[in-house]
Amino acid sequence: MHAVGIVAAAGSGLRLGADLPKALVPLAGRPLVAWAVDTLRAGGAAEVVVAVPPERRTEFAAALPGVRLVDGGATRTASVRAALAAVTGPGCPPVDAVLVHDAARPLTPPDVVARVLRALAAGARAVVPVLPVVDTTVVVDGQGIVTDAVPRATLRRVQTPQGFDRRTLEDAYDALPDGVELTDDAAVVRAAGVPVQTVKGDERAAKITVAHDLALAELQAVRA
Ligand SMILES: Nc1ccn([C@@H]2O[C@H](COP(=O)(O)OP(=O)(O)OP(=O)(O)O)[C@@H](O)[C@H]2O)c(=O)n1
Ligand SMILES: C[C@](O)(CO)[C@H](O)COP(=O)(O)O
Repeated sequence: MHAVGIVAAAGSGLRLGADLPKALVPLAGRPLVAWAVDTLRAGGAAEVVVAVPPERRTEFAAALPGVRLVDGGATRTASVRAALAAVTGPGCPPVDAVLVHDAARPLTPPDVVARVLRALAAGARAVVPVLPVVDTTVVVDGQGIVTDAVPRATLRRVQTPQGFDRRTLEDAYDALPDGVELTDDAAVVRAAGVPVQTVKGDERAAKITVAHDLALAELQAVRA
C-alpha cells in the first residue's frame, strides 16, 4: 500500500506558551515536528508533507532538510486541507492511503502507524488509534456543579496518526463546507457518513498541549 503522511504543524501553541511555534519547540534537542516526521517514515509512510505557519517557513525548512513543506492555514482543518491538496492533487503520484499526524504527538511509536496501516490494508476506509478513558467523567453546569456522570465504558480518547483511504479523505474534505472547523480528520469523514474504525493507541502518543506535557515527554525521551 502506497501511503503518504501529512504532519499538521502550523499551530502556534498558545497553551504551551513557548516563544516559538509549538512544532519547533525542542524535545531532547530536536524539534517536535522532526520527531513526528520520523514516526511516520518509520511506520511506513513513503513520503511526508508538513503543513507549517507560512511566516515561519525558513525555520521549518532548516529543521526539516529535504522535507516538503506547504503553507498551513488558520485552523487545523485548513492546514490539513492544504496539505491534502498538495499530496493528492493533479500531477501527484498515485497514493492509496493518507496518514494525518500531529506534530504535537512527537513520541508516537511507529507501531501505532503500522497498526493503522494494517487496518487500512484490511479494507477499512478510516482508522483512528484510541485509548480508554480512565477517569470518572462528569457533566457540570454553569456554576461548576456536577449534574451527571457519563458512563465511560464506550468512551475513547482519540489520537493520531489517523489513516484514510485517499479517495475517502479527499471526498470528505471536498464535501465539508468552507468555514466548518472540526477537531480531527476522522470527524471530517464521519460528517460524510463514513464509518471510522478504531485500533489500539499508545500512551506515548500523548499530545503536548501544556508545559507539563512537554516536561513529561522530556523524561520519556531520555528513557527511550
Ligand atoms: N492552524 C493550525 C492549528 C493547529 N495545527 C496543528 O494541529 C495539531 C494539534 O493542535 P494543537 O495541539 O491544539 O496545537 P495548537 O493549535 O498549536 O495549540 P494551541 O491551541 O494551544 O494554540 C498541532 O500539531 C498543530 O500544529 C495546524 O496544523 N494548523
Ligand atoms: C487531532 C487530535 O489530536 C486528536 O486527538 C485533536 O483533536 C486535536 O485537538 P485540538 O485541540 O483541536 O487541536
